[in-house]
Amino acid sequence: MAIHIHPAIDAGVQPATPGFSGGTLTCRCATDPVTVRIGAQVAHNHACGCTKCWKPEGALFSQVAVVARDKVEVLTNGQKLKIVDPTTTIQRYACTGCGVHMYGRIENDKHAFHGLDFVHTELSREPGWAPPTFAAFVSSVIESGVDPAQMDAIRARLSDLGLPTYDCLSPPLMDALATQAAKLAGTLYHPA
Ligand SMILES: N[C@@H](CCC(=O)N[C@@H](CSCO)C(=O)NCC(=O)O)C(=O)O
Ligand SMILES: [Zn+2]
Ligand SMILES: [Zn+2]
Repeated sequence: MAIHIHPAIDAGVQPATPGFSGGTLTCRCATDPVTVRIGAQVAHNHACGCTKCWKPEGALFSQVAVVARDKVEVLTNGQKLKIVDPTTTIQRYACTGCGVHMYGRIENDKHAFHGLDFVHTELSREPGWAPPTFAAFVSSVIESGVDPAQMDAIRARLSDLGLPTYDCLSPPLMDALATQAAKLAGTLYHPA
């Protein structure tokens, strides 16, 4: 059985273009599309298997990256955007016409990733975006109905594509979350 990770990943990923400084995301509406300008290169691009991130039709994974929120600007038809679930940490702004998520934002200023928005670079026609470098929340695809017996094959395919697999986020992102948790708890290491 063919494993469709994501249309922008299945054929292998391209390296980022040095000096690339952003592009415009466009939703899938045939008329009056929502467009969002991203004014910088993204970071921590990854394949995400969680149930919350937007995935194109037939894809097992989302492709999602972060960029500073002050580099994200809705250009057109912002009135079509609605937060999918206001109770989640990442508030995902989806187009009510086509369902595509245009950006996800964290409003909790105590969160380690506050100030970063989550975006799907495949919604842009510009080449040069930083490619995904890992796969996150891999086991979570089971929550979307994937047969648990397929997990070895899915992890093997991700490894073939050069994406290390994690059932949470990558080590640097998990370290950032833990560092913030330690700061808030007053337990952050500092040398005597
Ligand atoms: N098993 C759950 C996991 C959902 C989850 O925690 N997703 C992560 C990664 S999203 C981008 O990498 C997360 O940080 N979510 C916060 C949020 O969604 O607000 C599931 O699959 O639903
Ligand atoms: Zn749309
Ligand atoms: Zn996700």
